[in-house]
Parts: sequence; structure tokens; C-alpha cells
Amino acid sequence: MGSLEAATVLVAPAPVVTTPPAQHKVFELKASYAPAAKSVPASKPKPAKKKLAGGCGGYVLEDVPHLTDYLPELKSYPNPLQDHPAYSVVKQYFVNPDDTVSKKIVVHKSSARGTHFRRAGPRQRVYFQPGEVRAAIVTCGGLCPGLNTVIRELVCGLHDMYGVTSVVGIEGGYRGFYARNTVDLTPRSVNDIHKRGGTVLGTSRGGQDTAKIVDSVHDRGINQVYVIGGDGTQKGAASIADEVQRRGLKCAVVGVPKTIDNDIAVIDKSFGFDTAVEEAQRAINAAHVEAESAENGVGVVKLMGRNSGFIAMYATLASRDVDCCLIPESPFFMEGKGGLLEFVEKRLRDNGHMVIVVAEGAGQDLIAKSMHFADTHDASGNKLLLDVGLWLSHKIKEHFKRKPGFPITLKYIDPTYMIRAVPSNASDNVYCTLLAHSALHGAMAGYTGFTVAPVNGRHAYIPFYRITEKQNKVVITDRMWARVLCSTNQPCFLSHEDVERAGQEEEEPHLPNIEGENSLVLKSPPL
Ligand SMILES: Nc1ncnc2c1ncn2[C@@H]1O[C@H](COP(=O)(O)OP(=O)(O)OP(=O)(O)O)[C@@H](O)[C@H]1O
Ligand SMILES: O=P(O)(O)OC[C@H]1O[C@](O)(CO)[C@@H](O)[C@@H]1O
Ligand SMILES: [Mg+2]
Repeated sequence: MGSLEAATVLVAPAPVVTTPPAQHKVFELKASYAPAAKSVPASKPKPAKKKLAGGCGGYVLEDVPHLTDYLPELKSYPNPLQDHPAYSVVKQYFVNPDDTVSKKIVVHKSSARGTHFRRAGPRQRVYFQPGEVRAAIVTCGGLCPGLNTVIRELVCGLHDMYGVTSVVGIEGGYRGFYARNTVDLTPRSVNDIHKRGGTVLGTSRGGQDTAKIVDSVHDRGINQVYVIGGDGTQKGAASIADEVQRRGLKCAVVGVPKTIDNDIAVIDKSFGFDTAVEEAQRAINAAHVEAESAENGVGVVKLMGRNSGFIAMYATLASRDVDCCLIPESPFFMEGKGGLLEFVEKRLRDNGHMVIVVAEGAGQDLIAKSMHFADTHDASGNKLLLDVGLWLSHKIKEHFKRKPGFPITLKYIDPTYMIRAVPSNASDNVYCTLLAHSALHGAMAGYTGFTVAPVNGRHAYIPFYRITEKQNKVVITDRMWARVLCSTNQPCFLSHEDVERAGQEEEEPHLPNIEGENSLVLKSPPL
């Protein structure tokens, strides 16, 4: 257990005035903060105000909070990395404070410069001394390849780059903050955990009680919290960050986005996704071998993807053995002209076998129509899904039973948990390492209330609200989905209205208008 004083450094007058962390003009941050409070009765923390900076050409920096926003007297120190033998030789190792990463990478002559995020990386000045840091790491939500790599690299990165020796793991997800003891994490104890699937800390759904979590953070003297999880977890982290600010604690709250479904908005890709797609190939290969070896063989493979069909889409494109890919974003129908059953029949007549890949969230409306079921949710409030693979297999079998002289052999493969329980592959391991490093550089530099991830290939600090306001979905009016349809030669199943609706959902939200600052974007002619 750490000392209470360590977590309550806070608003004591500091001898050195800090260098401002950002050069940009900041708007809208008007909150005044009370000095540090200890246990405060449970109350819903107000979300932090958006921190926006504007410039000409429709430039908007959607910035992340900094500890000095509410602890203006906080002391800063030279970054110890400048004396590190490995890093001191790197030219321009520290990130220029004005560097930003553009959300939009494809632009036109008259495009506004649009939304930017603060570039991730080490800063010249840090707001924690090595001996002062007590970091905590927690993993929440479903499993995902790479969780252990992120944990390892946070522990080793903090130790090797910043000399931090106090890192604890919170066991069993958010509720572990107040229901379990912590475990000490050292470079030695995490040395080879990246070779294992799962999370050495354990995980859970539900149990997110912000007030109790922040009480625990305060009581244990924790001043950096690293939260690894999906969209639900990032929402939880946002409310922890808000409560930490409200209490005036010197504690950075940092999110590392995790989800096998790749459904986190704004970011290029979530870690573990590549590994999952690779692992899915084994199931698709098996389905293909089985289907090819039987008379009118049909292989059905169900892959994860609650609301977003990225795993199914990429696994299909990678395999080239798939005849039909079904995802939640693209409605389909079974019976009649242009329906799935007609297509299965045609493909079997033409090729003698076929493989169908279905994302678990696809066709849920069809199943619900055809059977009674209780609409249930998991502990985090996520809707529990019906088994579309089983349902589809049953429907196909029933259809061909009614066709004497057309026997089929159908094999249903459900590798759902196998694709997420494996250790991360080489490229995900490197990705997880960079994510962990970007996360801890941000916390050491005093940033808080952010998720770290690559945006157009560059790591950026993204305010929590940007990650949580909507989910990333396959855009069925985009070229990538067209590539899938082209590779499988499946029908698109969509009505004109479906396509219209999909196009409207994809419209970009308007840029924030900062009076007198980014007016160009408002005056620029529509494209
Ligand atoms: N809106 C929310 N506000 C605060 N906490 C939340 C919210 N939604 C979910 N959480 C908490 O976040 C944790 C993880 O959420 P969830 O089970 O939805 O997984 P996730 O992080 O979305 O990951 P994945 O979907 O990839 O499994 C849970 O402890 C849950 O209670
Ligand atoms: O059965 P569990 O562990 O709740 O997780 C299942 C869900 O988790 C996910 O893998 C997301 O993490 C979804 O694809 C899936 O629906
Ligand atoms: Mg989720």
C-alpha cells in the first residue's frame, strides 16, 4: 500500500512555475477546481469541458486535459530520458509541443484543415519525479490478444525510461479497485507474459463504481492509472478522469484502447485485431477443406463482431476461400429471389461446395423474428446475442431437406473464443509496445483524460469523448466492402433504402465553431 501523501500532492504552492504544456490558445476551459478532497460521497462527476484550440483554415485542435489545467502550480522537471544512453542519441527525441495529428488524411483543394489531435510522445518536461510515481494498470471487458504485452510494456517502459519502480496491477477489472488487493508488477514479474494469451490481471464486465474507484486510487496513493479496454472501459475511464479532476487529485488517467472487434472510433485499428484475423484463417481453412471434401459441402464459420463486422470482413478478404460474408452492418434476407438460400443453391450447383463467414452480430433481427427469446444483457449492459451460426446452419439444412435429390453436408465451426484467447502475433506485439510507450510518455508529461492510439499512422492523444461518442462500423458504401463483395461474388442483399440509410449514417459531424478562430471552415464552399 502506498502512502496517502503521495496521492495528495496537489495544490501545495510549488517553488517552480511550470512551462505551459501547450502553445495553442485554449478555449472553453473555464472550470475552477477545489483543492484536493479525500473520499467524497458518490456523485456523478460533471464531464470535463472540451478543450478546443482554433486556427486559420478551419484548424481545430481537440486537445486533451493536462494536470496543470486544474493544478496550475504543479512543478515540472527535465525529462530523465535526455540522459538515457539509448535515447539521448536520437535526434529530436522529444515531440515538438506544436505537433498535431490530422484526423482527416485525404483532403481536397478547398478542404478545411479540420480536426487535429495532440501528437503522442515524450515531452521535454515531465510532471512526476520517478520516486513519486505509483502507477496502476487495469484490464476490463472481453479478452483480446496483446493485453499482456501492453501490461508488460507499461511496467518495463515506466521502469526503463523513467526509473519508476512502483507499479501495481488491479485484479479482475474495475471492481478490483475496491474489491481486491493489488499485485506488485516489476520488470521481472512481467518478463515473459507477452507470450501468453489472456490477461495476467484478469478482467470482468460490470462493477464500475466511479466514486469507489477514485476512493481506492486516493487511498492507495496511485497517481497514474492505465486503463486497458474497449468502448465501455473508455467510458468508465472518462468518468474516473472527471471525478479525479473534480477532487483535484494529481493523478493522470490514461486509456489504452482494446477490442478484438476493432469497433473503437477515430483510431486506425485496435491491437489484437490482426492476430484475430490471422487466427480466423485456421477456422476458415478447416471449413473449406471440409466443404470441398463432401458432396455439396457447406462450411459455416461464426466469427466475433458484436456490432461491427471487421473481423469477418478482413478474414474473408485474406482467405479468398469464402463465398459469402455476412456482417451486422449489411442486412440480408433468406427466402425468395435474391435471398441467401437462393445464392447458396446456385453456388453449390456451380462449384459443388461453399464457405459462409458470419459475424456474430449479423442477422439478429431475422432470428428475433423467427423465435421467442428474452432480450438479455451482460453485466456491462451489452446486449446478449443469439447464435446466428447455429440458426443459419439450421435454416440452410431445412431448406435443402425440402429439395429431394439435392443432399448437402453442412459443417458449422464456431471458433469465437479461440481467436481471442491466443497470444498476440509479432506485429500486434510491436503495436502494443508503441501504444504502452505513448501512454506512459503522456502521463509523465502530465496529460490526462485521454486515449492513446494511431490516427493515420501517427500516435495521438485523443480526448475520451471522441472515442466513446460512437462506434467504428464497416461502411458498406465504402470501397473496402465493395472489395469483399467482389471477392466473394455474393449478392449485396440491400435495398435502395438500406444504401441511402448507410450513406447518411456516415456523414461527418460538423467541426466545432470557435468564434473568430476557425471561421474559414464555415465560409468555405460546400464540396
Ligand atoms: N457507459 C459506461 N460508463 C461507465 N463504465 C462503463 C460504461 N459502459 C461499460 N462500463 C464499464 O467498463 C467495463 C468494460 O465494459 P464492457 O464489458 O462493455 O467491455 P468493453 O470495454 O467495451 O470491451 P469489449 O467490448 O471489447 O469487450 C465494465 O466494467 C463496465 O461496467
Ligand atoms: O462472452 P464474453 O466474454 O462476454 O464476450 C463476448 C463479446 O466480447 C467481444 O469479443 C468483444 O470483446 C465480442 O466480439 C463478443 O460479443
Ligand atoms: Mg465494447
